[in-house]
Amino acid sequence: MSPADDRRDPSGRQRGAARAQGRTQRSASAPSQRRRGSDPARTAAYDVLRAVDGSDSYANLVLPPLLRERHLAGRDAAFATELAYGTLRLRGRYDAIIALAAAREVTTIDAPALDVLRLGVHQLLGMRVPAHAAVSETVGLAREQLGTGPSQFVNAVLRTVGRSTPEEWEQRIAEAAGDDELARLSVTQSHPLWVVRALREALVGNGRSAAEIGALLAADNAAPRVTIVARPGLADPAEVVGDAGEHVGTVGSLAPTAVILSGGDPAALPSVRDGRAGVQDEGSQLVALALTEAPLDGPDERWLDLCAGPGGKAALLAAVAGERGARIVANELQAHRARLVEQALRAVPADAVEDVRTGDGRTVGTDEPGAYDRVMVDAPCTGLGALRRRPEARWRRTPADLAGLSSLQRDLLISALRAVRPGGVVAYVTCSPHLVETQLVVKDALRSVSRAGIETESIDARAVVRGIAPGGSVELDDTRTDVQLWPHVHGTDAMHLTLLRRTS
Ligand SMILES: C[S@@+](CC[C@H](N)C(=O)[O-])C[C@H]1O[C@@H](n2cnc3c(N)ncnc32)[C@H](O)[C@@H]1O
Repeated sequence: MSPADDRRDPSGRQRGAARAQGRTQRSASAPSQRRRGSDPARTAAYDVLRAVDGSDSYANLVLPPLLRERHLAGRDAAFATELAYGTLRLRGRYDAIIALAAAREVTTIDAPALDVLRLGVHQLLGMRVPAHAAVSETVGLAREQLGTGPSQFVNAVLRTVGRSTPEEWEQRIAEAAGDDELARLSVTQSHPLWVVRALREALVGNGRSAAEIGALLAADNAAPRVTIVARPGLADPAEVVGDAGEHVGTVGSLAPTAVILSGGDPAALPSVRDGRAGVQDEGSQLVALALTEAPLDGPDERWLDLCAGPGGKAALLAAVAGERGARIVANELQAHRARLVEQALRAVPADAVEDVRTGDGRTVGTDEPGAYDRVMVDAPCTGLGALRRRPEARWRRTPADLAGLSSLQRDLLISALRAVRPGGVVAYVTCSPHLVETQLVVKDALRSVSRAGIETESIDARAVVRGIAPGGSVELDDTRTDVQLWPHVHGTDAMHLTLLRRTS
């Protein structure tokens, strides 16, 4: 975002902030009393970082209500959002820079001061905020939040950081990381080393070149585009484009339901407000549509979304089901997320939704064997394919999460393969490309159900996906029948899709 706009001056400081907060009378005071408070957008970003670091909160849950509460909108909200999310994504890179500039380990710096420093470094190196403003505004924030001593430390470190360009810092932190290429990428591209290794393995395991790892990591560090789904039969992509106004909308190249906006608040669109459209990554739209288009044998009437919360895919599936005279059951483990599914389905015709249930998807296969024609398993996963969208996720996840998740994923897929009737289809989907959560889970589940007499055949998901994409051309691995999307190739989250047809 550019700070040089109508509400922010070239320093990235909010114009008229003092007036908006009733502080204009200070201009009549003596110069020493005229010191302004810190910029509300920067304070909001700081509060988000503290909530994420200090109370394990999720930035995308903390920030929106905080912006509303503090009446930050438009460019101010965009500035606070970019500052908070960009700082969280690039935390690893910035910590390496801070360690060199402060000549001490970041673990020896108090957490609140470290958060202020990270915000300052992002303004200096990651946003187009002029150096003098980035330093003085951030030092002001430090003084207000932490006191004079810490603000002097922040001042000294940020002045050192501001004396070199982003490229010079990148070179220095790369050199400090040693000779190993992945260790260097881990620091310069701000991903934990185990994530870098896993993503590199996933590229290779999906027929891509290991050399793409740098581009993939860089794509994870960019803010995702705002993408809308126009739910079939409820909204038309052309209507969403028309409503987008100054936030020019373009139709997606992968999913015919997708509209990509140049910015703005999607919640302001009439079709989003009334549930005929919604915010949804284009890759998520594509994999949901792929389940609806996968060829099956026999009737096509009863669909199941096994892990439906918060309901993005369920709403798209239900909209398509409504057009075809089919109906959907949406199942979700957590009651509060099942309520979000109901909310997401509010615009879908009632006869397309058989039920929204709270329950453990692992038991559906034994409770209702062979009861469904199409089943979606959008399994809980590490989210390593959606790091752009969840700025702090890469720092929260650990390799230890994989064991529990992959056994849950396998049990959910087994349940789905029992719940689908012979001739029906199952989509196994994750927003992670990790091989342990994708290819290995599918292999394990197929081996297990085969022992119980359930056989399947692979559906060529590439052909299904290409049949859906408006231009028909999607760059995909030619050696596999499953589909792996990538942020640096497709501009989507790294969604995995396996399509299976039950044969007995
Ligand atoms: C990746 S999310 C699904 C996203 C959803 N399909 C959408 O597009 O909005 C996975 C969901 O599975 C739910 N879940 C976790 N364990 C489950 C289980 N044993 N049975 C059913 N749902 C489960 C989680 O609560 C979470 O809502």
